[in-house]
Amino acid sequence: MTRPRFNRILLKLSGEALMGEGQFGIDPETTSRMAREIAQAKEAGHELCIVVGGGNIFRGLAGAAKGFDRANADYMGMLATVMNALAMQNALEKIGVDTRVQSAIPMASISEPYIRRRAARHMEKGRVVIFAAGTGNPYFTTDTAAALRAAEMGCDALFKGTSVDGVYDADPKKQPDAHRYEHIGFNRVLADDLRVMDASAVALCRDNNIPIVVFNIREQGNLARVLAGEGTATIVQNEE
Ligand SMILES: Nc1ncnc2c1ncn2[C@@H]1O[C@H](COP(=O)(O)OP(=O)(O)OP(=O)(O)O)[C@@H](O)[C@H]1O
Ligand SMILES: O=c1ccn([C@@H]2O[C@H](COP(=O)(O)O)[C@@H](O)[C@H]2O)c(=O)[nH]1
Repeated sequence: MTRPRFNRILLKLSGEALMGEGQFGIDPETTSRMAREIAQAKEAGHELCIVVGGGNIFRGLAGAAKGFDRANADYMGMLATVMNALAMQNALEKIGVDTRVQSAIPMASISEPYIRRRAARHMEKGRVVIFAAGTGNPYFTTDTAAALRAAEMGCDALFKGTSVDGVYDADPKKQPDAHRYEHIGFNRVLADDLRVMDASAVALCRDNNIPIVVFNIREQGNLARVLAGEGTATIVQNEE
């Protein structure tokens, strides 16, 4: 089975990938490299919107484990994604890509509030819309925000750019001999509890028939390759 070409895509950018080789925060060189890859994808004719994660700065679950109130910690995590969104906007605009940041938590001085129809209009005008602050609700992750925005924006697919090159039958960082799937059904991912993405995101994509392409964004040039249907990735979709 080959991978189809997807025109309008939602790119979920891992917060952790923005660290580059570091252990925390935002690496400007890595952010610029990703911006160049996004610009290249636009030049190739794809329409893109982006959801950025926050794992390079703060994750709610980790905060809760250290004693923070869970909902408060999640809000802190969402604020982390706003920083990443602004960093990505800066990198994209530096190379001439028109962008808008829309935040699910209104922050009038630095971004637009999330307004679906307005985001759609930006996309029609060729702008890259960067969705910040996840869903705006605690107890969720940016994977679910990505699935939600992909559905709202009528995207053909959700591309999850992360630090592994696909979906495995076990976490490859814990089990080095895990097997990578080329294609896998949504229901199998859920039934086998494969945690490359959270279950709510997978279920939302399944119910709205939005394929998920999981690929390694840390590898230079990979976004272009997977968009062209090449390179290493896993496609998660409804089985025929
Ligand atoms: N079955 C699996 N197949 C592939 N990866 C898996 C699997 N189970 C767990 N993982 C882990 O899922 C991780 C990717 O998801 P994770 O939610 O941690 O990051 P992200 O969403 O890309 O980043 P961030 O939270 O920083 O935005 C991988 O690093 C991998 O170790
Ligand atoms: O809808 C959402 C999205 C995110 N959060 C919090 O933000 C952090 C960072 O997001 P990642 O998806 O882990 O990169 C997440 O750990 C949550 O604490 C949220 O509460 N709601």
